[in-house]
Amino acid sequence: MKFTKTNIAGVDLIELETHEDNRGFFARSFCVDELGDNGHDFAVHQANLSFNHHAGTLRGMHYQAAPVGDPKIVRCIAGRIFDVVIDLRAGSPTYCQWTGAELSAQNRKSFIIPEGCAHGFITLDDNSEVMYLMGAPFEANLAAGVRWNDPAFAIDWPITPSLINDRDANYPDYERQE
Ligand SMILES: Cc1cn([C@H]2C[C@H](O)[C@@H](COP(=O)(O)OP(=O)(O)O[C@H]3O[C@@H](C)C(=O)[C@@H](O)[C@H]3O)O2)c(=O)[nH]c1=O
Repeated sequence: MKFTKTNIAGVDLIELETHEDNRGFFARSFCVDELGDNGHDFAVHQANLSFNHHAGTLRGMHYQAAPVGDPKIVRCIAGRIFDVVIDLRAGSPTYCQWTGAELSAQNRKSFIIPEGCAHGFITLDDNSEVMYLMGAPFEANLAAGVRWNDPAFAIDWPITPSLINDRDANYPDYERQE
């Protein structure tokens, strides 16, 4: 696994290191030891699948509030998504900054996202499917979010969403905590 740091501390883009032969390839997609060597203490608690019928579907920007943050590792296993992370850790040098990357079944990249960050994506192809590993249990009463187009973050989405649910479309403007 190849780890590339992003502008946000603790958010890395992970690429496969493939062992290829005439059958195809083999690659690790998750390894506690390699994650640890790259500064990520991650234990899988849950694995989620998110299927989306149409390109232009936006889910996010979600986080789970303290005391049970929701670290995750996100991979697109069918189609393509533009995946986005916002740093919501007050006091972080990159507080309120975002990073994004195209994750696809073809490029097999994934993001590792620490607790305290909001996460979301927009699908770029029909029938895009996302698999993500969660490092903590889901706590419905701690689920929270910020709006995809909040000027506080100014995310540069590659396309305009055509499908978003009411909850995600109506998060109020974010109030900075400093
Ligand atoms: C996240 C989650 C949801 N659910 C339920 C709650 C609800 O009835 C149904 C659908 O949930 P949502 O509408 O919140 O699903 P969705 O909008 O896809 O939420 C996800 O968005 C992406 C961007 C993330 O980063 C994830 O962590 C998660 O927040 O599934 C669980 O049972 N377990 C879970 O872990």
